[in-house]
Amino acid sequence: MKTTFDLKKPIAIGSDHAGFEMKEFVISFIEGKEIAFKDFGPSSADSVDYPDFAHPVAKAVESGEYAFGILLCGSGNGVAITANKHQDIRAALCWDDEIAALARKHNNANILCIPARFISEDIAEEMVDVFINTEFEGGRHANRVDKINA
Ligand SMILES: O=C(CO)[C@H](O)[C@H](O)[C@H](O)COP(=O)(O)O
Repeated sequence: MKTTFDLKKPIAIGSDHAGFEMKEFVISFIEGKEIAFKDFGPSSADSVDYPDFAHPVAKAVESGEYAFGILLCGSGNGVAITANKHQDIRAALCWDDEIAALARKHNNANILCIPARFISEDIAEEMVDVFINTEFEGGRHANRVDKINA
């Protein structure tokens, strides 16, 4: 099992309308770090259905062509529930940097789900940074992660 993200691959990012503005903010943060990404949409804040964006991001991450994923909706739950339907996806709903770090250290999460209507841009930026830079600890946590798909 990989313990770090391969940032030679792009990040897959998507949202619904409720997450659109924060998606644009997160993209500008990622661009500033010169990390490659693909925006799976939407391209405006018009009302959409989050599964139409969460499934493509989850499939992209599952394919191995992307380093990891970031999904945003109002509460973060819609995109997390959708992404976790995919076999090799561990999508973690996070609301602060400590939860984001634990999602990596203990759960080897490969999609960060952001509740755009409930957190500030500063927290979103911090969580993305922590998610990128925190390694999976393996050990006892690897046994548990292995059992998720058993
Ligand atoms: O799926 C969600 C709730 O679990 C997301 O937060 C959506 O963004 C939210 O439901 C969208 O709500 P809206 O009233 O259609 O803007």
